[in-house]
Amino acid sequence: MNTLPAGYRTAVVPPERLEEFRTVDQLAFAVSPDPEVERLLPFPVPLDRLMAVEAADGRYAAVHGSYDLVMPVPGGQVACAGLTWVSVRPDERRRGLLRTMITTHLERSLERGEPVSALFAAEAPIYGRFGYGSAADQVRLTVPRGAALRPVAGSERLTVRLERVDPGRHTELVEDLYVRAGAGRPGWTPRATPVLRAYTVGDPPSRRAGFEPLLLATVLDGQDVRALALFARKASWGEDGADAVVRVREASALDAASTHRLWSFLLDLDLTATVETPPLAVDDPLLHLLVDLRPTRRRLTDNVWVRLLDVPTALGARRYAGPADVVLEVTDTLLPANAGRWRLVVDAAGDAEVTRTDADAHVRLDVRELGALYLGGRSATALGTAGFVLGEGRDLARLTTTFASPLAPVCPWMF
Ligand SMILES: CC(=O)SCCNC(=O)CCNC(=O)[C@H](O)C(C)(C)COP(=O)(O)OP(=O)(O)OC[C@H]1O[C@@H](n2cnc3c(N)ncnc32)[C@H](O)[C@@H]1OP(=O)(O)O
Repeated sequence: MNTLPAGYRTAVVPPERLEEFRTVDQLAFAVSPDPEVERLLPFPVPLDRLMAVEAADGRYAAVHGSYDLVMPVPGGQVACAGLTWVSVRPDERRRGLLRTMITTHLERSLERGEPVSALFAAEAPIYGRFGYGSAADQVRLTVPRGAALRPVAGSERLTVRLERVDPGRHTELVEDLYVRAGAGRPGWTPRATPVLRAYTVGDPPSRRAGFEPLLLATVLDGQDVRALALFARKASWGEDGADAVVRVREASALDAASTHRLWSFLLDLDLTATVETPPLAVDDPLLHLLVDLRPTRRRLTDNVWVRLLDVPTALGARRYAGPADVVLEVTDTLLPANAGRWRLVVDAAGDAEVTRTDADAHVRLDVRELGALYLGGRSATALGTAGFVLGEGRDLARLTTTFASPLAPVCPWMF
């Protein structure tokens, strides 16, 4: 759908216009150009995945791009276009530029064979209208220093090593542990390129906001790294003494004992008062380890939003919990090929076959709700009580069970 003003057009972005692309983004997000940051952290989006809207006079009025991601889904993984850098110049807002860019993004992603798109929403109300569903929540904790953890066997014999982050030595270690720590968790998407991995450990001084240079804590079983955290402290002295903040950028652990050891270390650093966690899944082990959650501040927000671009391929890319035979009637105003009735047959192993059908629908829902359910972190019954998934209670309950994931989805880094 083209909703552009007269004379505007969609255009690919040649390398020589990257600076102009970045300028639109800086204007939209109120970000200052910073040559030092740009030197340390090169532009992360593949150039052949950038698009712009050119105004009638040829300058860029709006831009977007996408990452080439592989997103873990229950029991599998799926090629995923990670929509990003969506920016419309403030003087070009609300003239339909985003709507056209989304149409372009959906079409190009499908042409590349990506059955799913995902994003982090700068503002929550924007993307539902385009069929993106809020598929996961995240929680950030602010934990008082010294908060007690329930004991976990084997934790005490593990050791902790602390050092400054050295991107040359640590980037791949951090990514490797991140991927292994998230095994079995939907949404836990690998940083697909060296540049994205550089962002994980990147630490430009101008972005530190008073915090010390980034530190790496590794939890070791002998020489074997079992857990790690990237974090920094901001020293501060209040009326009652030292009250530094510990800000944890990333925490990955391979098992319960190393999780316990890692957080025991982070929660008891001298001269600190509070510890801020990175975005955690709503069932993260730290929430179970803390003896008393009440003094911990918890901030729950939406995490990743998912859009099914090719419904049968996307539904066939994941596994399901238990056998099912259910007919879904889907609406999709932007991608009509998804609309209509689909029969989802799940065998005893959890593998699905998805075919067109004329049979009566058990459940009726928009592609937005299907995207919300896709990672296994939402309940069809709950969405039904809110009026967004329609069907008999027993059919919604069956769909809820079939789509459920044992671990709550989350993507702990923002793309
Ligand atoms: C995945 C990411 O990259 S998220 C980053 C998004 N970017 C930003 O937040 C940067 C600052 N903001 C902007 O660049 C722009 O205002 C955008 C991208 C949010 C919106 O672009 P626009 O060109 O103004 O959107 P457009 O005119 O196509 O609007 C499409 C619809 O979305 C609605 N809409 C757009 N922005 C918002 C918003 N922030 N909140 C609620 N609704 C919105 C419009 O009202 C319109 O609604 P309609 O379908 O009922 O008519």
